[in-house]
Amino acid sequence: MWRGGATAASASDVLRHYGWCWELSKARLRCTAASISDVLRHYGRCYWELSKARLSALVVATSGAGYVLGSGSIVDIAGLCYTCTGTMMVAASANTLNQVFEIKNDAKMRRTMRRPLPSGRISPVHAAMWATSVGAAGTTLLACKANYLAAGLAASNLILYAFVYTPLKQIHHVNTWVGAVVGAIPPLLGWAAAASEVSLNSMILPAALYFWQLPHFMALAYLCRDDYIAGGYRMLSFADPSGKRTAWVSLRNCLYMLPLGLLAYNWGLTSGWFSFEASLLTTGLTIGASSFVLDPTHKSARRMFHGSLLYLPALMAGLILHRLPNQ
Ligand SMILES: CC(C)=CCC/C(C)=C/CC/C(C)=C/COP(=O)(O)OP(=O)(O)O
Repeated sequence: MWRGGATAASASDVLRHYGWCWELSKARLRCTAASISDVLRHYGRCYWELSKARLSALVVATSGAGYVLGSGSIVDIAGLCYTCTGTMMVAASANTLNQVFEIKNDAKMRRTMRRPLPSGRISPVHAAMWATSVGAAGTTLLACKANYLAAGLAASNLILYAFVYTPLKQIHHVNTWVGAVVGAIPPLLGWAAAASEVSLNSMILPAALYFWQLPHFMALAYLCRDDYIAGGYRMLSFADPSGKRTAWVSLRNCLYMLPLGLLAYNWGLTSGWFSFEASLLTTGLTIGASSFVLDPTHKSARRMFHGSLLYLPALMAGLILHRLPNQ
């Protein structure tokens, strides 16, 4: 009896012991899973911010629009997806490199001081490794699934943005014009991916993007003038406290956009409806830029900036809607 009782007691001790061990391992596993998911969430967020995901999404939209415009009557959806993914990856890489090179400057600006690098949430080496791997993967994807022309344009644009535009920001205000070229290349890249060549009518959207960026970035440079000066950046607004020159540059580039709608029609890229819509949109933006010239204040700059944000998606939608398939 006694022996049997002892055996039963120790068996239940053993069971209890292993029960505890099991609970402990489950708790440990839960802890490990929680810390893995915390780490993944942390770095996922850092990669997202380093890639300037919203800006990259806009870049992808312009590249996708270029792809559709450069396609024949049937748009190859798989090709479009590969092109957008490749563009997104190379743009993410370019944006990360831009931040790796600007850690000290970004730390001095209110607008950028909370970014992952100046706030110390990720190391520069880690960010550089992310930029290298995502950039190489995106270029390879474009080379394999689109063509070498598209891959070459993406890689050259990355170099122009990270190694020419980025250092130039601290040297001379001509940087904004170089940056406008960078922003104009993605639709050309999209067209090249679809058509395997670039032609005169492939230039309409890149030209629109080039001219559009000047009022857009001039308004931003004027509104964030003090922040840019604190960060050590030489925007045009730095040498132009009255805002007069900044406003004139904006107006001049709006005027350059006026003939683009008509050219798109003349070159057989779109129907006449697009010329009409583009003229209306550009006139609206030109009126915004004119009031910035007449009254260079934060209020008029902000109005022009918001107008530019509406202008681009509306123009691209019009181009796609009224496009005539590339022969
Ligand atoms: C395919 C490929 C490589 C595309 C790249 C497209 C790209 C990165 C466009 C951005 C253009 C531009 C001038 C942004 C402003 O940068 P900023 O340095 O003035 O911005 P910040 O002050 O917010 O850092």
